[in-house]
Amino acid sequence: MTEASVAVHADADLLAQAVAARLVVRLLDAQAARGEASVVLTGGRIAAAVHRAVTALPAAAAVDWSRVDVWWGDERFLPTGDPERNETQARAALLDALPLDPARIHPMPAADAGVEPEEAAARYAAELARAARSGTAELPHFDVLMLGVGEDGHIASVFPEHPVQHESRPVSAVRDSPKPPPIRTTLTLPAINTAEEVWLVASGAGKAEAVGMALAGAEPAQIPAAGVRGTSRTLWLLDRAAATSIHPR
Ligand SMILES: O=C(O)[C@H](O)[C@@H](O)[C@H](O)[C@H](O)COP(=O)(O)O
Repeated sequence: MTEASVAVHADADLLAQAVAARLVVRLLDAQAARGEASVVLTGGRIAAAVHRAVTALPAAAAVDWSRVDVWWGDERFLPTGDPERNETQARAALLDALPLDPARIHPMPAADAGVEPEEAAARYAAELARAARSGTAELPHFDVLMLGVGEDGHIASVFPEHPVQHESRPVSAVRDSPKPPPIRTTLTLPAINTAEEVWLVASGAGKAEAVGMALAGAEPAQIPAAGVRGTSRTLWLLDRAAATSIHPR
């Protein structure tokens, strides 16, 4: 397992700017190495701030956006276009402003697709498998996967003490989510942990305890954020308020 590293920024705005700059560089590096890049987005307030910050960066124009695959780590199971969907937020704040290839934007199915969330999860797993390079792999390569962190330590829609924690398939439906809306779909921990780099982004004093516990090695069943690792890098990106409960081990 890779050791996690931590970067702390003065406030939420600087955090979002710094994550946006890192993201642009990460995508440029991936494209330099393999001609294309992939990113896994998340939902929530800090993600929205990062999305807005990317579009304001002049260096974002250096990315060949037509060769970037966009995936989601989780989705709120709501109809297409619902303002609470992570997809809707990401499109409005980021994707609509970039010259992306629509075929490389991979939203999780919406609630108006006419299927139950379990089938929606299976469909997303099939889409991921189709994008995988090798015929046997379940998942494509993820250059960077970003996660927000809940006050209870959840990441994506993997919640503490929830059955989704034990799911070994790459994508799962989630019912009874403690954070609204109650029905969601999510990448599971084993799928998240295939990403080359995993970035956990957290802002505000409300996150401090969960961040501190995760970095102190809490049980993932209790603090799911403690159970995520990138294959080459795990990076915690925090503002000062979210970093106040980190104690040296
Ligand atoms: O769909 C969602 O709600 C998320 O993907 C969720 O995991 C989110 O990232 C965290 O709850 C942090 O959200 P905030 O940044 O708004 O606190």
